[in-house]
Amino acid sequence: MGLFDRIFGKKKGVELEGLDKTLAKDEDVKQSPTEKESEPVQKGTNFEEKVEISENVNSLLSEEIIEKKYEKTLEKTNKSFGARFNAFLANFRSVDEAFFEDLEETLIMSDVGADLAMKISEELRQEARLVNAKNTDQLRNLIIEKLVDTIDQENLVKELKLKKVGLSVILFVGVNGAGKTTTIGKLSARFKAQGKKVLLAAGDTFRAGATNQLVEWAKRSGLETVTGRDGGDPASVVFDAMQRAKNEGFDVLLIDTAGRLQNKDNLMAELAKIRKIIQRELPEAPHETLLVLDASTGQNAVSQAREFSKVTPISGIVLTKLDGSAKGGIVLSIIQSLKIPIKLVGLGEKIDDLADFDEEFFVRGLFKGLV
Ligand SMILES: Nc1nc2c(ncn2[C@@H]2O[C@H](COP(=O)(O)OP(=O)(O)OP(=O)(O)O)[C@@H](O)[C@H]2O)c(=O)[nH]1
Repeated sequence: MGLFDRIFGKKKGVELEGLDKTLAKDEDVKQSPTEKESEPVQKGTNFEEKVEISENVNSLLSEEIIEKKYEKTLEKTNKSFGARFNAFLANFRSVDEAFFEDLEETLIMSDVGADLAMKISEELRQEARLVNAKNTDQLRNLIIEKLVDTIDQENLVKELKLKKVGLSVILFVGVNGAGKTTTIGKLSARFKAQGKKVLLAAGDTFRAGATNQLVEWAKRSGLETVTGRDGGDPASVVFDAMQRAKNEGFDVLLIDTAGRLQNKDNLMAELAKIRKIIQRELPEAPHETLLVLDASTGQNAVSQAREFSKVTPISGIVLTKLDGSAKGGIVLSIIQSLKIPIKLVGLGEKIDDLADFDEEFFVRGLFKGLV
């Protein structure tokens, strides 16, 4: 069963419960768990069977607030995609070649990527022939169903693979400014709230100020950071951090790195050295290598992912800055073209603005008013 059917049931084209839920007031969305006195809600997943993982708290926030955050975050994408899609459909009465060409263009403009746009319009061309579709209304829902189904990550492990007992190591990679440090700050706060003993490593010794920024985030959650000097060898910071994490019984070590993609050879050598040190200290680590991508860069994020995959193995993607961007369509492109799961999404700059990637919330936010 495709994602569309799993979310909306078999009744295609019917206005579905929950889609027109009014957004909570901004203040509600912004309230912290302590203000709301709400407990983090645990999602009903069966991932324990798939991966070795400790109990998962989706976020510092309740599920209801996260759903609202998704909706708010995707407002811009929803508006621009909806307007473009409706304008496209209004342009055509009959289903002809121009219809399919325009569909492809509309999808490309919506950041879903050229390959996927071509694939969808080609499949639709064939299906339209099969059902002998004459007017565009007959195809409207089929297009949306196809788009929704591409967001399916069912065959990918999208939960973080953390050990139930013993040290888990998470390595963060990504270009400068993508949001690595911020994501580490947010995720470490979540782990702390789960009762884990968390250590950070400031492996970005390249950018002056990067270490301080990480230390500041750590302080906010009462956590410690292993640091080196600016311009020093990041591998030695990682070695110190691994030693300390092992000797002092930490549960999770999160390692920040520099993101010099423009100097690929250096980056490759640096990341290889960091991995070697991590593995020498703990052979099965890193348990996750998360690539942080800035959603607002659109298709550029996909190229970055391709480049980074050549430099180091990637186990998951963190897609930041979905809020405020109209380029949410990039999610479809990432899932389809990279086959790397999106594990986390950044929904703002605050400490609790990080959530597990939830396909259903994403779909409901992106296609609000269109299904
Ligand atoms: N709106 C929004 N801003 C974000 C998000 N994640 C990060 N940012 C902002 O993006 C900017 C860059 O984030 P950093 O965490 O410093 O990025 P970085 O990848 O660590 O960059 P370097 O340290 O230069 O390698 C900061 O101003 C963050 O506040 C997000 O999900 N939403």
